[in-house]
Amino acid sequence: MNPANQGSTDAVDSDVGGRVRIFDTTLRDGEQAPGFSMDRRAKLRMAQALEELGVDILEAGFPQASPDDFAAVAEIARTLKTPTIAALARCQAADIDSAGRALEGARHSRIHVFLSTSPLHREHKLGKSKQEVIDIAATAIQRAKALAHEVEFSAEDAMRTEPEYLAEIFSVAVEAGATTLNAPDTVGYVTPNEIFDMFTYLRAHVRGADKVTFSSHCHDDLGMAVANSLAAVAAGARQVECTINGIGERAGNASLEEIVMALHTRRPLFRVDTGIVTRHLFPTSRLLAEVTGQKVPRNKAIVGDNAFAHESGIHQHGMLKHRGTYEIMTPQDVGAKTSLVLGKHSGKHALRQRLSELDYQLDDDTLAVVFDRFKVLADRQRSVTNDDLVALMAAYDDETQTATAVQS
Ligand SMILES: CC(=O)SCCNC(=O)CCNC(=O)[C@H](O)C(C)(C)COP(=O)(O)OP(=O)(O)OC[C@H]1O[C@@H](n2cnc3c(N)ncnc32)[C@H](O)[C@@H]1OP(=O)(O)O
Ligand SMILES: CC(C)C(=O)C(=O)O
Repeated sequence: MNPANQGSTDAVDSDVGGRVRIFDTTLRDGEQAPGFSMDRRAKLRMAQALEELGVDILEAGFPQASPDDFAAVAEIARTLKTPTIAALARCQAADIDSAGRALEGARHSRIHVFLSTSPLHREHKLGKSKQEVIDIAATAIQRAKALAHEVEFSAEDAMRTEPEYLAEIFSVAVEAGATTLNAPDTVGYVTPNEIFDMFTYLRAHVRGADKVTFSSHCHDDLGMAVANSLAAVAAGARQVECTINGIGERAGNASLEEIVMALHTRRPLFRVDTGIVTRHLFPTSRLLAEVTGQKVPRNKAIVGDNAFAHESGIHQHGMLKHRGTYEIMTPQDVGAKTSLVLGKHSGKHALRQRLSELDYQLDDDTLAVVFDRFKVLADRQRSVTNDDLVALMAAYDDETQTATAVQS
């Protein structure tokens, strides 16, 4: 059943359920984006935070890319205890051997080999026939199997690949020893309906499908990476590849925090769990911003400064009565805080509440006068702080006392 046709509280599919594994690729695909490179020390700090966050698989890097990336993967592999540590490799012996060496110290290791399967990539990038691509993948998977606890195979540009051919190469990958089959939307091209159909097709046609985990890896070129990942889950994918703050090639990867909180907040719809400790989402997002020097946009879902901030009077009034009026999850769930920001869109209810927190109890007439002055101030500046309010009240008190003194 296609999720696009669902009522909001219906279950997605009768055979869904269980646990979705979160494969974090912040330190590999995430850092491939211009401006997001991380050195070995930054990667280790992030890896430790991702372990606390509870990711199941942590892709630490691409060891063949550079000596520092090799060292980062090796150090993360030696240091971390809980997640499976993955390293990326092309279907080339040198890449696979280098990934195997970097992962030697890991408690649980995974070599992630990838090869393009779409007609465009086969012809223009690799210059290989369909059968040659299948043979190269099988040889690479067999080599990787001897060097790590498990092997994942990714069919690069899977979503623009002929479904029958994709099912065939995945079937050969299973025979060669891959236990995770990743069908990436490498260029962020598909829609939720299409990816749902592709995963449904693959689960029905790959030989040995019941023995392996299907994985999604979506890019955000058309802004659909999270929606597409969720559609893949609805179609039975049980691993989702994603990154903190949605960083990654071009417009980015699917955002980890958005996928996790969508599955969590809409659990009756998806009926799956993750192992993510959600209250670590906000601090992990901020750590990434710190180590990369790239700020999180204010309006970013889940972790942006505005994700739980309310400035509009009508919303603030609702929030003061019942937070569910304008928040679908609690900020505490993700390790953030609600803030009622005072600005030109705020109303008397929020102003009275803030003044009372600052120990000013005003009758309605006084509040009306102070409110008019507050609006004039708010028109001049973006937001009105507690210090601004204290100054405004002091000026108001001075004026009223002077007026009283003059009268007497
Ligand atoms: C969809 C993705 O995100 S894939 C991951 C992309 N990430 C990166 O590329 C980051 C790290 N990359 C690097 O540091 C470098 O590209 C390296 C070290 C891996 C390779 O560098 P170079 O050897 O100079 O090759 P270069 O990057 O210029 O070209 C890619 C080569 O890999 C080949 N190739 C590409 N993908 C694959 C693959 N999955 N399996 C085997 N070969 C591949 C290309 O055909 C090309 O081969 P050629 O040199 O024989 O023409
Ligand atoms: C290597 C693969 C998984 C990838 O990053 C992509 O296809 O986007």
